[in-house]
Amino acid sequence: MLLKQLASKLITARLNGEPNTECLNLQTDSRQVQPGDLFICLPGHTVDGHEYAEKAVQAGAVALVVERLLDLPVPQLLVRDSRVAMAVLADFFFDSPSQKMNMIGVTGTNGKTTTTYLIEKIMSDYGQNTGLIGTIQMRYDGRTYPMSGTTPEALDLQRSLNDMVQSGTQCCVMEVSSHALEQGRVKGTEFRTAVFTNLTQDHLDYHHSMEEYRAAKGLFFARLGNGYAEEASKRKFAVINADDPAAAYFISVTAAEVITYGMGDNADVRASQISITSQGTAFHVDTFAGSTDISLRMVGKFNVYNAMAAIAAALIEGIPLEEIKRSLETVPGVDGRVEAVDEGQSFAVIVDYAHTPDGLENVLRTVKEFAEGRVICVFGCGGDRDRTKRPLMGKIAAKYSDIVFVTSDNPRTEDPDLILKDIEQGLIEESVPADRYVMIVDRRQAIHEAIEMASPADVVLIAGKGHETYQIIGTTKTDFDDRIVAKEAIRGKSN
Ligand SMILES: CC(=O)N[C@H]1[C@@H](OP(=O)(O)OP(=O)(O)OC[C@H]2O[C@@H](n3ccc(=O)[nH]c3=O)[C@H](O)[C@@H]2O)O[C@H](CO)[C@@H](O)[C@@H]1O[C@H](C)C(=O)N[C@@H](C)C(=O)N[C@H](CCC(=O)O)C(=O)O
Ligand SMILES: Nc1ncnc2c1ncn2[C@@H]1O[C@H](COP(=O)(O)OP(=O)(O)OP(=O)(O)O)[C@@H](O)[C@H]1O
Ligand SMILES: N[C@H](CCC[C@H](N)C(=O)O)C(=O)O
Ligand SMILES: [Mg+2]
Repeated sequence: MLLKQLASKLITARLNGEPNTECLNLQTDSRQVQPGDLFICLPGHTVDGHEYAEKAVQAGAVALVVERLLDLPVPQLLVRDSRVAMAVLADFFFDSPSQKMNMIGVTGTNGKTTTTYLIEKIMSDYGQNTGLIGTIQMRYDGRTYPMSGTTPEALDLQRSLNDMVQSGTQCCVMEVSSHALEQGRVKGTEFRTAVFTNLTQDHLDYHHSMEEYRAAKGLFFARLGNGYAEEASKRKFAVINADDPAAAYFISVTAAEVITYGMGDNADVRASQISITSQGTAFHVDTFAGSTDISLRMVGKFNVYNAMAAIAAALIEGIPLEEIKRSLETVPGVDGRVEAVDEGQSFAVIVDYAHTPDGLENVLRTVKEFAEGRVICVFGCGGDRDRTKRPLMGKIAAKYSDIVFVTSDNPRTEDPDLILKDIEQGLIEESVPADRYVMIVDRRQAIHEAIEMASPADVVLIAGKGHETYQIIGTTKTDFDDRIVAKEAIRGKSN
């Protein structure tokens, strides 16, 4: 594609240099540049991409997108905001792939991965070639790709969406994180449906306050578009959890048609008669398209919310409620979400991805509901992330568990001992006696000791890492899987 064609997408951009420069591809990382690439200089959080432009040119970049002109011998497209430019140019370069698929996005503090899995299952059972993008993986057309985060950068996203289109994908369901919204990673992506799960504390290191965090999520609904467009395929839908205090805000900022779900009488999709066992969760659901009873193989009241969100998104697609029910009832669960580790032992071991105060409270409440013995909780908090959630999670663990093992969960570049101490603050505030909690920096040792002390009918909950297969200490990532370590510990248990 010619540089002038790309430039034409940005009315205020100034093109310095040869307009007919042929750009073979777009790139934001100098280390990945191939001859013929257009290199986009992003001012990052740690380094400034403009500093790497020279390296990019040496590697064969034929033109640059910049926020300030550089003294380099290649054409440059001067823009106000290169992140925004990247999103716009990537959408254009890859021929607006999101407009060729039915895009369903899910945002919220907790439940995004779970909800996207449920929607993917319903859509594909109904015969739609469906792609999925989120925390655990990206998958479509029978292929899976690992993910380094939840929502890809705009350039990677548009490239992947284009590949989905090329391989015949009709529907794409993806997680949209608040970081992604704040950084414009989904700018240029046209969604048909935006789903909101819930808003509780997380990421205050990045968003500073709950208001800012809510505003970041609000961008998704504000940018969604017209819910009442003449052409049916252009109509936009906002699926909102009516039981969440932030619901009114999201409803107020969107021009899309709103469909609510919740336990209250006024929700468009309403669940009632909920019964939870250690094997699953049953509920009755009333919707604008009929009523039915559903038995999930997934445990926890919060999964009723995730299921309702998926039901609403699927009803928008015109999928009959009975088909939705059939799909939901066959979902075995999501990798690392309330996942039982079963080596035939006399006590339960559950691995879960709860890494926020609300997530931990939800999963502990659920566990407590069916635990016949004690609840033993092993958890930690990520380093270089929201510090203020640590004592809150300590309090919650103390409140709902009989024994707490405080340990490491990706300490990253922070001192692991200090992270544990931040968590301990919450246990101290909750006046937990010293014999009811143990602080062990080494996660493997913590899991081994928790399982060693388990008696028949106890439940050991190992929270925070779920599907993760690594532990990040400093900047080194080493193999670590809670499920494998738990199995090891069960097999080696002395009693
Ligand atoms: C805070 C944040 O979101 N940071 C993201 C951001 O990094 P950054 O701004 O620090 O980038 P940088 O390292 O300063 O680099 C700036 C530019 O210089 C370029 N560069 C850099 C070095 C070099 O040699 N050559 C070069 O060209 C880089 O390619 C980049 O274009 O851009 C990077 C490249 O796309 C991302 O990998 C990185 O995510 C980091 C790793 C991250 O941890 N992000 C988390 C917080 C995140 O986004 N999480 C959410 C999930 C949250 C949830 O689940 O709720 C997510 O959606 O993943
Ligand atoms: N609807 C919900 N409400 C509250 N907690 C939930 C909900 N769904 C799941 N959880 C809890 O949160 C954890 C994470 O769930 P899930 O991975 O689906 O969320 P996510 O929003 O994708 O998280 P992330 O932001 O890390 O990608 C689960 O392991 C469970 O403990
Ligand atoms: N998406 C979340 C994942 C947290 C998982 C936990 N294991 C950690 O590393 O803190 C985040 O980036 O905050
Ligand atoms: Mg997720």
